[in-house]
Amino acid sequence: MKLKLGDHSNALNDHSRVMREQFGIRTTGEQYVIALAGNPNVGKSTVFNALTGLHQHTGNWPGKTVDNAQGNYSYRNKSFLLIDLPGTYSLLAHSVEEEIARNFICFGQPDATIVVIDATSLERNLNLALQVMEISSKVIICVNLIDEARKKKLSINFGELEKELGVPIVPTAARNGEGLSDLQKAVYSMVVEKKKTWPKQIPYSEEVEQAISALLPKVEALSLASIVNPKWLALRLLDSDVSFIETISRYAATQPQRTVASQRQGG
Ligand SMILES: Nc1nc2c(ncn2[C@@H]2O[C@H](COP(=O)(O)OP(=O)(O)OP(=O)(O)O)[C@@H](O)[C@H]2O)c(=O)[nH]1
Ligand SMILES: [Mg+2]
Repeated sequence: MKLKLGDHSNALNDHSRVMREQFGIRTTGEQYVIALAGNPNVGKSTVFNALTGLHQHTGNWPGKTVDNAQGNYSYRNKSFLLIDLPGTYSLLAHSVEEEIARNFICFGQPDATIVVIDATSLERNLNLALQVMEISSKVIICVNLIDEARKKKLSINFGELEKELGVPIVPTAARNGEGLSDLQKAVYSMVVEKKKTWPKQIPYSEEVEQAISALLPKVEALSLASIVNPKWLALRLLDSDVSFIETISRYAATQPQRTVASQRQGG
């Protein structure tokens, strides 16, 4: 069976707008919503401040950002609304801050998600990146702190990493502004020029894949499946993580009824 992976966010329908508004996101006209996700203390707010000119709290310890912050920037005459999220190690984690980040990534309908990762700790950081890539194909990986990696004499083959992961990789040293125009360019290519990605998907054991296939028809019938990848929803059901399933149900319940007009447009 062929799965649609996240290409739902292309056309912003009523469902998506309602979901966004739950997070206090109101965009006017053609404004693209870009989420900044990543492990704690990797430089998300530093990227956010550099691009928006705002002053989110930064510092060298984890857990500074505790709520979503929004700020604008323009690039090539297009307007982007950047959402700075609290740090999170996993989309399956449970602190309040992590839930804020997770809920926005999963249900906030960003046009793209930048996952900021620490160049000196790639393996640990890629865990979250791969989880986000399971939900959405609109992912850009910003490998930050490359100045620190250089100091530690770490060499990273960014081209190879990009090939392996199937999404754009942008090296940055956000504190010095290095690479940030490349990051803006990558966001523009993805959301304005609709450049395609092929995010690497982690295969599960045959047993789990079979269970997913059995659940998929039921999950695909849910209205939430039009904005969240059905395979990912099936996996969460298999996890039996009751509190997360309750969260999913809450978002599902706030989905507007499909109107005749949106059905006509295929929404
Ligand atoms: N050397 C170096 N330091 C950086 C870079 N980017 C950010 N920092 C520093 O890293 C620390 C963490 O940056 P933040 O922007 O607060 O990180 P964050 O990801 O928003 O952290 P949380 O909100 O706690 O999850 C700060 O001391 C920044 O000045 C960089 O590219 N190079
Ligand atoms: Mg922060």
